[in-house]
Amino acid sequence: MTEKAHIGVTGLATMGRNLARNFARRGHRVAVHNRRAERTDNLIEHFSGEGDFVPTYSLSELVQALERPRRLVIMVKAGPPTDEVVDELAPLLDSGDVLVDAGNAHFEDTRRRQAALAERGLHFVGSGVSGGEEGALEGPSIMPGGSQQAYGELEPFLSGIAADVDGTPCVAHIGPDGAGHFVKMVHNGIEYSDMQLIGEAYDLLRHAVGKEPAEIAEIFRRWNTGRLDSYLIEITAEVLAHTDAHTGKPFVDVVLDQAEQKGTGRWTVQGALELGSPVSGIAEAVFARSLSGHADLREASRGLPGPTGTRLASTDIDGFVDDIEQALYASKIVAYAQGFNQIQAGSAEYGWNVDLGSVATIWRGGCIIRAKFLDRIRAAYESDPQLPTLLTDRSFQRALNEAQDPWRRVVSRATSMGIPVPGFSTSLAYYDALRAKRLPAALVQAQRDYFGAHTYRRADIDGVFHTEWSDDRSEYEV
Ligand SMILES: NC(=O)C1=CN([C@@H]2O[C@H](COP(=O)(O)OP(=O)(O)OC[C@H]3O[C@@H](n4cnc5c(N)ncnc54)[C@H](OP(=O)(O)O)[C@@H]3O)[C@@H](O)[C@H]2O)C=CC1
Ligand SMILES: O=C(CO)[C@H](O)[C@H](O)COP(=O)(O)O
Repeated sequence: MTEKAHIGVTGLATMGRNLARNFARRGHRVAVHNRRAERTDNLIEHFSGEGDFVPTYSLSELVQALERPRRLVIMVKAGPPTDEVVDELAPLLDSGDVLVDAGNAHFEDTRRRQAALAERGLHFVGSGVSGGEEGALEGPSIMPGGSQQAYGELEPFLSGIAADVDGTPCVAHIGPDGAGHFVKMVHNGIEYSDMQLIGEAYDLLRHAVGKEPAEIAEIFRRWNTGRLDSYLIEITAEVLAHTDAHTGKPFVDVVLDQAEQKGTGRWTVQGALELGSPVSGIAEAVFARSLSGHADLREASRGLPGPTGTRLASTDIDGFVDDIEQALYASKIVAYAQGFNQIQAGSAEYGWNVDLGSVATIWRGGCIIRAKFLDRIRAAYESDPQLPTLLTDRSFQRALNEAQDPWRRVVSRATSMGIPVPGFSTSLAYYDALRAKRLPAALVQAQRDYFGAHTYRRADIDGVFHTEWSDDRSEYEV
């Protein structure tokens, strides 16, 4: 009888193929399957030398190839394709088997699938995986949800293939049912925000300061040696330094300026709206992508008047470049603060008990938002797991204090020059709103009571009140 495989992977496109190779490189015998056989054959043809693969050509053959309890990873397109695969697999599996969906599923889908499969005695683990093509092969950040028991079955496999930072694998059990996919969704929301902020920094360096892409690449390289050290800053420098082979122009100038999205950023904002969690930086990043794609609207608006502001004086250039670094760092703190607060809100809503310090720990390596900065976030939550917001952590407070004037100068200079900085400005507005003694929300409440008798609470007396606006304006307690 042939030896059974330790783990299986179905879905051998970019991510699944590399995850399968990663498992095999760690010494596991890996059964592989793809709906279209070409991908399976391709993997075997090109990579069979890397480890012990068992090619299979149907889901039932895949299931038969696995030792029990079976561990089977699904890495196919999220949405209906995942349901199709799960529905076909479920009757083939036995009680105690562990089915992992490592795609970018919506966490509500994961909750539904987990509950349905639990009725059959199957463990369903919705797991976030981040790192793209290279990360899947060399070591991703892995965010598994599902039961603790299922995690116990998977842990030796996942910690082996995950990225490693200072001897700690970038994988941790996030919490029950959809917790893993929820945290991956917020990871992607923060990714959108981070990318938008970097884009705005680039735009200012280009159009306010007047630098060329190759020069801006050098600035990002320098920033990448400091507190902004991160994968996204690193790849930004690489992109900006790249020249288009066809035209000899900077590569960034030949790419159509319409950013696309697969949907996880939008889900983050939709989820935040449901939870009442203000993730304004992520929302602006999603809308900025959507605005960029409205070619007709942009074309129709191109001739609209703008400000008369001019470029910076040459003597102000170096100082302004430093200001942009400060604004970028401060806005990045806000983006992460908002994302972590959303995780806190989701965790409370669904009873997941997510450990925020652990999330920061596993995001330090492997994933798209990996950054030196996450070490600070980990330390912040380790020293105070109940921290209301990262903004009040002592070390971030110091950075925000230092950034005050530069951050405001950047937003004001961008505004006066007509350069859109929705990420920088919404982060600053969020920061100012949180620290404000009084907000105009008081006036909004009064307006609501005026037109709709929606009532209000007073700052000085307990209770709920209404004023007779259309009568004698007397106030009574509701
Ligand atoms: N690409 C990335 O950087 C990242 C992707 N992800 C997520 O990982 C998952 C896989 O991503 P990626 O590798 O890019 O591949 P794709 O999202 O492009 O999905 C392609 C894979 O899905 C399979 N598939 C599609 N429809 C079906 C179906 N109805 N039944 C069975 N199989 C189906 C395809 O099979 P076939 O070859 O037969 O068409 C192929 O194996 C996705 O959920 C994605 O969101 C997560 C992190 C990063
Ligand atoms: O999950 C990922 C990284 O962790 C993907 O790279 C992400 O889905 C890309 O998203 P989009 O296409 O919406 O920019």
